[in-house]
Amino acid sequence: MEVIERCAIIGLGLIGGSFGAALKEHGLARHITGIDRCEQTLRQAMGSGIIDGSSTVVAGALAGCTHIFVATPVGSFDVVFEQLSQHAEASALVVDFGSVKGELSMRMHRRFPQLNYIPAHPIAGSERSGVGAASASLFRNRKWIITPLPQTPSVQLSELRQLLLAVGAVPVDMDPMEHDRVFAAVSHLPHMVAYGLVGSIAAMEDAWNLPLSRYPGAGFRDFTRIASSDETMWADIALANKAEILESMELFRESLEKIRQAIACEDRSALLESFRGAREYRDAIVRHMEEANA
Ligand SMILES: NC(=O)c1ccc[n+]([C@@H]2O[C@H](COP(=O)([O-])OP(=O)(O)OC[C@H]3O[C@@H](n4cnc5c(N)ncnc54)[C@H](O)[C@@H]3O)[C@@H](O)[C@H]2O)c1
Ligand SMILES: O=C(O)C(=O)C[C@]1(C(=O)O)C=C[C@@H](O)C=C1
Repeated sequence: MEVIERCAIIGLGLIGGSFGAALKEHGLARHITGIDRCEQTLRQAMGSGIIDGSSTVVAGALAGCTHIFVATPVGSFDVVFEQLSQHAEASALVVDFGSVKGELSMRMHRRFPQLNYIPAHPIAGSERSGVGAASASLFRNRKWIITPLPQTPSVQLSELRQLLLAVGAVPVDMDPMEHDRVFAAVSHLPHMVAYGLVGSIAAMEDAWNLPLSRYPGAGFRDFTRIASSDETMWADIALANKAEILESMELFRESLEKIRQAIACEDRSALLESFRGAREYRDAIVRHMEEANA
């Protein structure tokens, strides 16, 4: 993999900061310009050696950048891509790391066809946000989905795959619409359910006038970890992948209703069947994840 002489990362939070740190750790980029609207974030990223230069605005910050990585919340893409269309060099490769692709990435392409744009999505992260949570090893052994657009030159695609492999990730190609359906189910729905569950417990605490928050154990903590995730990022995802998330929520509602009915009817065998099916499915998924990480 040829070293990138000069690149820019827009959005120096958990994902942008981790990517910058990974580029540095593996010696993949000589000069990284960090662009973020938050000055404190840029100071922190400079202090940690993640970036070599910084700017709070895109204008004037992209000279000589052959690669531009966009790691801001998906709700900012229209504004950020508009700025890129005005200030990126014509040959620069633009890659976004947003959690939604599908219609969103097609809209970016339709609106800004002059950009050499490849949509991508790292399947790595955490409930923490901000550059303080960044880690050079975040992407190690993690899938990194690429959803090429029909006109994406194959030479640029293979260059991106090489780069992702070099930061330790596992690049996987996927159709953009399929991406949004898959991640609505396995990532976006769990976040909506975790937020909804915690919200409902807070409401029960009020309604029942009982100190519920004093008693949770590890089960609550494991299940709700992701309800501590950044609300801007998740509100943006919910709206950008609205149709797929609504459909997955409807199927979830039906599944929960089946369990509710079995409890109401004291149908023990229906409960056992539901719980066994879920346990076996989850165990197989976790086994598969552990094998992939071994
Ligand atoms: N957190 C995860 O688990 C995860 C995983 C995979 C992909 N993603 C995607 O990566 C992107 C970033 O997520 P994150 O967790 O790093 O978020 P974050 O909140 O940690 O960081 C976002 C950064 O973008 C900056 N920013 C916001 N709007 C901006 C704008 N218009 N111009 C310049 N800077 C701006 C913020 O100041 C912040 O520093 C999102 O699109 C998200 O969907 C997140
Ligand atoms: O580990 C977490 O906390 C995450 O939420 C990471 C997670 C996920 O759902 O797995 C969240 C959103 C991303 O787009 C990719 C990864």
